[in-house]
Amino acid sequence: MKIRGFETIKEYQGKVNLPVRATEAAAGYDFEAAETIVIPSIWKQGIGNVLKAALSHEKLTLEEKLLNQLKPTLVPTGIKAYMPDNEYLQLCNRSSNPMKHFLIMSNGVGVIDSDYYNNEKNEGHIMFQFLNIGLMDKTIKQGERIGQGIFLEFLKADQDVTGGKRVGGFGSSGN
Ligand SMILES: O=c1ccn([C@H]2C[C@H](O)[C@@H](COP(=O)(O)OP(=O)(O)OP(=O)(O)O)O2)c(=O)[nH]1
Ligand SMILES: [Mg+2]
Repeated sequence: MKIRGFETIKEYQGKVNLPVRATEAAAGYDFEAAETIVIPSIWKQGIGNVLKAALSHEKLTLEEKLLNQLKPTLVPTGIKAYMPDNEYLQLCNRSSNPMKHFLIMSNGVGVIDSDYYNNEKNEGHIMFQFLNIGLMDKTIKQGERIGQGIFLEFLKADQDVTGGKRVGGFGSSGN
């Protein structure tokens, strides 16, 4: 019987490992990067963008030119997760990521809702979003462990109201 677990996204069949817990008592399932990807240093990205904006001839204010220039990088995992509808999967950073690689999760923790699984937009593809606060760009290699996912239960309020069915992720339910 299926209760909660992981499956591979179609596009990544045969290319990624399902998450595993590193030790017998580990709470988190470790996720690997599905692709080799560069997380640019925010400082290099920032200074580069200030220079680009200063030198560009577009008729915009500097503020407009700089808007949306520092973006977190989405790291694909090639994994989707299914679970009962009173549970979610909490994505957390690895403790070693900031210390060794200056990588922080830009959203603090990630919340993977049960209705994200197999959604029509991206099949429920789980992504980690990172900012690199180090001075150098960081390359994450395919197969490198990037973060962990913990299954948790949540409670509902007496005044529980919902907006209906999920169609995607990352802002799909509106502003
Ligand atoms: O780090 C994350 C955070 C979220 N998600 C996916 C799963 C989650 O179910 C969906 C929506 O996340 P959330 O509700 O936190 O973001 P939102 O900005 O409110 O988007 P939406 O409007 O789609 O709910 O995006 C990830 O893959 N990684
Ligand atoms: Mg949401």
